[in-house]
Amino acid sequence: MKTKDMVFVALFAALMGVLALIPAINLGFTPVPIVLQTIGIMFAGAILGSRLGALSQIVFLSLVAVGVPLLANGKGGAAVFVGPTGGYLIGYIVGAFVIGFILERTENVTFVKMFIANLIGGVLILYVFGIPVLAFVTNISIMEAIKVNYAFIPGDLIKVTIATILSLRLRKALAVYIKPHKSASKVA
Ligand SMILES: O=C(O)CCCC[C@@H]1SC[C@@H]2NC(=O)N[C@@H]21
Repeated sequence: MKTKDMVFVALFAALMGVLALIPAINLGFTPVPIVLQTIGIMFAGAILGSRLGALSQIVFLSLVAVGVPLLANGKGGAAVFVGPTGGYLIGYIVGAFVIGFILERTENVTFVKMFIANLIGGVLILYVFGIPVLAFVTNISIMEAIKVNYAFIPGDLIKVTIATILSLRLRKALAVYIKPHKSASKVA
């Protein structure tokens, strides 16, 4: 791997830690908080692409696993991966990968295309991984866990919108340094 790629992977892993500084919103009726960090997954996938985007999340979660308190509310340690939010955390890796994967195969990345990629990787994938684990760990049904997730939808849609606007701009600004996409030079 090129040094430049390693620097970007480290930067986006660090960005996740910075986003953790913004306090999570605890909802009371579920142990899963509203966090800003999922926006970092979208940036990673949209800007670094599938491989490096996923790698940035692996680096970030490895630090969490060894105990660095890089999750929102200062959480860290291997136990978080077998807790109620463990599925979402694994989803961070897959989500970043999927966003990059979609965009690498997308010509002329417009707002709508980027929004859809972020929605799939930065929201749907997280729910797909998060809901079953939440249901299992907290001993509720899948239907109940799905209902819990309704609470995240408004915030997640706002995050997708912000990530989409900023990612389109950042892809243009960083195109000189990092070109993970065939279409990077044709960003709308
Ligand atoms: O910090 C953690 O332990 C992980 C939190 C996972 C929160 C999930 S991600 C999808 C959904 N959107 C949110 O804002 N919160 C949940």
